[in-house]
Formats: sequence, structure tokens, C-alpha cells
Amino acid sequence: MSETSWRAVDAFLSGRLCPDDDAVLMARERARAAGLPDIEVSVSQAQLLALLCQMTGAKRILEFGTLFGYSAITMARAIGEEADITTFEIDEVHAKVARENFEAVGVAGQIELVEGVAADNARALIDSGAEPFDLVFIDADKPNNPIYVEAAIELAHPGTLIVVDNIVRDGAVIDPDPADEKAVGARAAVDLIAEHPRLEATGIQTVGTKGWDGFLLARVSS
Ligand SMILES: C[S@@+](CC[C@H](N)C(=O)[O-])C[C@H]1O[C@@H](n2cnc3c(N)ncnc32)[C@H](O)[C@@H]1O
Repeated sequence: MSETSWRAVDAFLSGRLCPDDDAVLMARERARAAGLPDIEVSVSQAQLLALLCQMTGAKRILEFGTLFGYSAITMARAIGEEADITTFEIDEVHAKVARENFEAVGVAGQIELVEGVAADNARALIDSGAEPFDLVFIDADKPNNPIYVEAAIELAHPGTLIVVDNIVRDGAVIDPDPADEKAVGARAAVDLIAEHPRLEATGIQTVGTKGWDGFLLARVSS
């Protein structure tokens, strides 16, 4: 099966199952106009995040990697008024566009964007004794995935869901010594989660509009 077919099937399924949201389309257009990269989650993955929030009743969300706010907006809209989302972003242009999008879409009151180095900001949250999060979405710089997973566990309660995106990387994750540092980060996240006594997890391989990749889904058990 060719990559063209994966993309066509993904477009068909998301077109049929994930209704267009004008607010989100506007946010994406604003990001493209500002020259932001096309690296947000796919429409199907965004819908999966929305469903995970709804199925688990998650309200407090921590996100590593905001970009223009697509995944954060999608989760905020899925949860509604009670959404309490903290999202980390290092790039000041991305942060500015995301903040504008949160205002434009009407979710600024539910999302706090914390600008700066995600690892430092996560440590600050831990040190401040922040309330645990119900769902953590890890989608920032991939080499730091192990740091983010460790931080997520420290900021979790039993039942917290941790989603780590982009862990297959065109299959590079099965290379025990990958050349690409992003694949090293993906592999390290798999190893850490596999061996962690407080986590039960699975890895889902995906093909679609974003090529061949996948994500890890882990639940904090205790
Ligand atoms: C893949 S994008 C996030 C996409 C977003 N989650 C979505 O699907 O809509 C990754 C983002 O992480 C940010 N980032 C990269 N390294 C970071 C770091 N060390 N701390 C915080 N943010 C970082 C990038 O600037 C980029 O905006």
C-alpha cells in the first residue's frame, strides 16, 4: 500500500468523522499566514485527543509543545468550560500566534500558555506543588521526551493518561542506536515507559496525512 493511499484514507476518514470546526480552521490559517511550520497533530489525532479527554473525564491537561494551539484548542473545546489547560511553548512567535488564537476562539480563559523551556517550566510546576493533571500530552522537542515523561509522572495521579506523540519516526524507533536524535528521544521514551513500575502502556503505529509515525499511550497505575 502506498503513502498516497494512506493519505487518501486518512483524509476520507477525517473528512467523514471529524467535522470541520471553523474556529480551528481560522486558527490554522492564522498560523500559516504567520509562517509557522506544518507540524501540528493530524485532524484524526486531534479528534482522538478530544475523545480521550471526554472518555476519561479529564479536565486538567498539561501539554508540552503548543505551536499555534491546535491540540490545546481542540481539547479545550472538547472539555468545555471546566477545561484547565497548561501548555508549554519555547518559541515566542508560536506563543504569540497561539495566544491570539486562544482569544479569537474564545478559550483564553481555559488555557494558560507558559512561555520558555518546557523542562524548566515543568520543574517549576513540580516544585510549586501543583495539583496533578488528568492528561499530559507530550509533543515538543523529541530528544527531551524522557525528561517530559518523568515530569508527567511527578505531576500525575493514579489514572492520569500520558500521550507521547511521534514515537515511530518512519520506523527508526526499532533501531537500537538511531542516528537521528529525535529517534533517540522516541526510543528512550519507549524504554522508560516500558520499564516504569507506575505505568501501563501501549504504542500505536499510524500512517496517514503525517506519514508513518505513532504515539504512546500510558496510564499511571498508582
Ligand atoms: C509539534 S509542535 C506542537 C504541536 C501542537 N501540540 C499541536 O499539535 O497543535 C512542537 C512545539 O514545541 C515547541 N518546543 C520545542 N522545543 C521546546 C522546548 N524545549 N520547550 C517548550 N516548547 C518547545 C516548538 O516550538 C513547537 O511549537
